[in-house]
Amino acid sequence: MSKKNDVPLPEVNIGMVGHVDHGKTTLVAALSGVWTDRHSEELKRGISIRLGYADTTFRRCPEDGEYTVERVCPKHNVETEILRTVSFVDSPGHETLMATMLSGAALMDGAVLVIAANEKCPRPQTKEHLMALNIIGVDKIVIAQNKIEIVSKERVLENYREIQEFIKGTVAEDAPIIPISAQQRVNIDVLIEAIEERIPTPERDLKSPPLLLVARSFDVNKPGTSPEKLVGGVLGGSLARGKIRVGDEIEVRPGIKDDRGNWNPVTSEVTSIMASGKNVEEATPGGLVGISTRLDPRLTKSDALSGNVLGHPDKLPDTLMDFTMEVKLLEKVVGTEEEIVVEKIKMNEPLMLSVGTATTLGVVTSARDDVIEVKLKRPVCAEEGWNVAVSRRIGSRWRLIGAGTIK
Ligand SMILES: Nc1nc2c(ncn2[C@@H]2O[C@H](COP(=O)(O)OP(=O)(O)OP(=O)(O)O)[C@@H](O)[C@H]2O)c(=O)[nH]1
Repeated sequence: MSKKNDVPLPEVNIGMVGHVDHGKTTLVAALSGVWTDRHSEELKRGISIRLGYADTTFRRCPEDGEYTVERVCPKHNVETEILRTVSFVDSPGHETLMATMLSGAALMDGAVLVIAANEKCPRPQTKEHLMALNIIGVDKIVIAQNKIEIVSKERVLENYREIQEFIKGTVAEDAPIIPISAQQRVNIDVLIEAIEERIPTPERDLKSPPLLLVARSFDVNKPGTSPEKLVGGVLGGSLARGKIRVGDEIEVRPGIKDDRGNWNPVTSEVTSIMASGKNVEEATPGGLVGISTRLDPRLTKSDALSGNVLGHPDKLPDTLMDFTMEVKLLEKVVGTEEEIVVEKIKMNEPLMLSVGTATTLGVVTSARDDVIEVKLKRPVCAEEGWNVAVSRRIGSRWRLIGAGTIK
């Protein structure tokens, strides 16, 4: 695995999506050497719960042009050439964790849809994750057909045809399907090649004021640290545009709720920036960064500020307590085994809305055809034109039912 000190910083965020247990985390580990989600609760339940992040540098052997993540080609014993560094956003595949997946999707420039060959395709979250990518506007997709070493060749081919059938007419229609074994590291070179071809680094807007979508927030102090030694709150996320520098004054919106129920932005200063395990002076779009601030760490602990946006004071989008959106409903609910028809959105109906990395509950205050007004329980900071993933409570779960655009 490549060492981190002399490789470029990540320039693109690649999502790892798909049904639970199909091998997303194992594939991120095969590509980066990092197990993204092995903290106690996840180990106990055996599934990913939070978003995981890991970086890796794609390289090529100068002798045979083979793609690799190794610094030295094991076959030719020569130093490999650096192509680019990418950040993986590893999403949880369990059906109860769609809100987390959607918040991760807001950061993705492209995605690898992992589909296990030993199960019939499509499984419910294979469909729901692909639909989510479509709604959020992620259309650069590579399919990894995983676990091929535990099934017969016939089954690999049959499953391959199931995948081809499934992606017809979807946003992944032209996506390459790469048979792999994440666990045995089979065909990883071909997968990297497909990612390199399929998921280019997008053009970045570096001139506009910065807008960082906050996906995690932390109190990094050990319990019992004395007040004078406390380190300020840390916010993790990815820049959608612009640059953030150490020393910048920043604002975080919507911020926090006061005793009277009003939401107030919080302001602070950037004290340091971590990207790819390194301290940097400046963060740019592409890759996940950790922004250390002078904020009271109690405000940032346990992801309390995830779903906020961070930028320069007075240069962020408005905080919205309600908004109007144009909604396109799906025909059927895709995230369940049994696909039921999606009924029209009704007045007073509660909806779960995913906007950027934020998840909020909205109550419908007006429903005219495809134009829906919602009043939010918790405000979001967003702009006209942003995509909204709309979910409805069906049985005991929130299910994706449509795509909205803020008007
Ligand atoms: N045989 C085989 N098992 C695999 C392969 N890839 C992953 N697995 C196994 O499949 C199980 C699930 O793998 P994970 O990587 O945790 O799956 P995941 O998609 O990240 O799961 P969630 O994040 O919880 O949705 C683990 O027991 C892995 O060891 C593979 O290529 N072959």
